Amino acid sequence: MTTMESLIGLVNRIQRACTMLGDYGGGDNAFSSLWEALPSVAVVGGQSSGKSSVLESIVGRDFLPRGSGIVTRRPLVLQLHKTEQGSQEYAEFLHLPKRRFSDFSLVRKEIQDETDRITGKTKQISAVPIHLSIYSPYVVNLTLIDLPGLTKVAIEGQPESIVQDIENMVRTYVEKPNCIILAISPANQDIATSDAIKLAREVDPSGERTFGVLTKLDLMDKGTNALDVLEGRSYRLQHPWVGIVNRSQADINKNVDMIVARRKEREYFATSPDYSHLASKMGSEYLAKLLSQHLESVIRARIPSITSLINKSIEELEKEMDHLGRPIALDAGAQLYTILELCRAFDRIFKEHLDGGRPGGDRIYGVFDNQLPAALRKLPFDRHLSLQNVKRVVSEADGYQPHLIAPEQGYRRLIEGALNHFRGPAEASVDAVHFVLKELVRKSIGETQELKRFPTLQAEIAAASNEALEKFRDESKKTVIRLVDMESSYLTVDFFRRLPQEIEKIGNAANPATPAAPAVDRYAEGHFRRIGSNVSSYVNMVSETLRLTIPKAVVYCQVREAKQSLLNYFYTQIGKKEAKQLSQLLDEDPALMERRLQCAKRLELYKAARDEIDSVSWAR
Ligand SMILES: Nc1nc2c(ncn2[C@@H]2O[C@H](COP(=O)(O)OP(=O)(O)OP(=O)(O)O)[C@@H](O)[C@H]2O)c(=O)[nH]1
Repeated sequence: MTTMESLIGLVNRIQRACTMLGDYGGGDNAFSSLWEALPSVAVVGGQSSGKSSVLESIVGRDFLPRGSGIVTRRPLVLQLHKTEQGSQEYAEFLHLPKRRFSDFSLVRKEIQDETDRITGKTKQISAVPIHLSIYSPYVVNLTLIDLPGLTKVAIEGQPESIVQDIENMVRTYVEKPNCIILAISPANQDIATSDAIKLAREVDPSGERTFGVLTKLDLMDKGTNALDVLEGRSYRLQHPWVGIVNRSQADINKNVDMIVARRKEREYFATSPDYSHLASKMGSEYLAKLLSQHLESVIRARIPSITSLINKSIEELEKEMDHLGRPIALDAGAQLYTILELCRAFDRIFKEHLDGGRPGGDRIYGVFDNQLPAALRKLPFDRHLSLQNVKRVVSEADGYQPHLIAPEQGYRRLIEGALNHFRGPAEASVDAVHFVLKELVRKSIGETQELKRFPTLQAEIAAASNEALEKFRDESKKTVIRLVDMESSYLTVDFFRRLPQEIEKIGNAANPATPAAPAVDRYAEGHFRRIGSNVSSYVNMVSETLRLTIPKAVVYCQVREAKQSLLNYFYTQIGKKEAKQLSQLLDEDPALMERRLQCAKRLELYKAARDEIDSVSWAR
């Protein structure tokens, strides 16, 4: 008994959790439905077939709305919990937790009100179920789903489609292989025309999950009986048919007590000349017990597959959640933290590229080792120091008075003119490194997995990084140009001191210790060639210096800065942003956010269900 109570109770609890998370079978759902895996009993019948009466008689209480037309417009999941003898009966709605109804007429009113809350007063139908639990010593543990009565015509104020809508809704419940169908047919109607049997036959042709219930036996014409149906000759089902005698409308009007009605029903069968031989297997109390036992055995058989479905779903959902990433916090502080973490993740990868953990940083060395030396080599010094140009520059610098000893001004002009050429390769190195860094930013953003979800933040980080790189580039350019200008502003004196002096050579001609130098004609070509070659040596020396110092400046101004403070300015800007702007930065694809939310809810449901099942297994 404990097992039975706990098994049906278990399914009840899981069903409630399902409903709270919007999983109630039927409706569209992007997820596999746990609800659908749970066995349940759906009550199906044509209008006025006596569905409500059967349910009330199983419960032993008046609590369902009555009236003309389609009264049941939302599924009612009725969970019956047997309590100890002597304890008070009460009802509870899932949508009104903690409120106990002991007056069952208020339960009826709440069902009506809650139906209207979702469907409006329009007499529309809705697939969202109402959950009602009844705790009573007079019930058996059982869960029944009351569905709108199948109808053939719409009444006034209802759309024509309602007939089909109701059938579709009922069908979504009964076509599930785990649904036990309680098919209600009135005995005073030909069974061949029963809406309930018609639908049951369609969805359960072998009749293994259909329980046939025949109401209104007392209303049959005198001299006729329903033995052909009750004994399974008219329509065969795997389970025996159960005959029922509910309260008549007159009884209801007279407020005949349900307990009295149950007793009268028992007496009816016991004393009926037609049905007394079946009396022990007739009536609403017997039906309730039969269903309870059947439901329990079905649940027991299904537990292993439900457990494996749950475990499989948990595994899949966890995998999907991993893939989707953690949900974004709602408060500004946590969002700021998330943004900074994402920036740091990007920054880490960017640094790895520079430091050799990832490829790309070596391209910077390529600039220093190949590009810069090649550019320096290609500078047009040959042209600048051609004999003709040297002559021209020196003469111009001399003016009307040709130089007497050495063309000081001429040298300076030739050197300055040559050094100016170094600006080009210096700036080109800065640009080349800039483009390598930019490319590494782009690569690093792509490689930061955590950022993938946030296209806006990606774009912002890229923009901020590029802006910072531009600044570093400007600074770097200024520095390398300064290096070049420094070379122009003060020439290396030692170089010229070490040059052989033509004058001295001439003066020493008489000295036999030194070989006699040919007398130099200061205005002959040889003289200018020597000037050209001296300037060329000087320029080569400077070129060698710059080849070594430009990389130092570039690394100092660009690479080192990028490593240390690529996002510094961005960080200060982020710190000033309002909550709304922060969440804009974290604006994920809404579909993705929704999916994560749904996954999380689902996961919670499945985990709760697993815990429930575990707790029952322990109790057994
Ligand atoms: N005499 C007698 N009347 C019954 C029996 N079952 C139901 N009735 C009456 O038939 C009418 C319809 O019964 P309900 O239980 O309201 O039927 P329903 O299928 O729930 O109807 P809807 O919710 O409108 O679809 C009521 O007046 C009941 O009193 C029965 O076994 N015998």
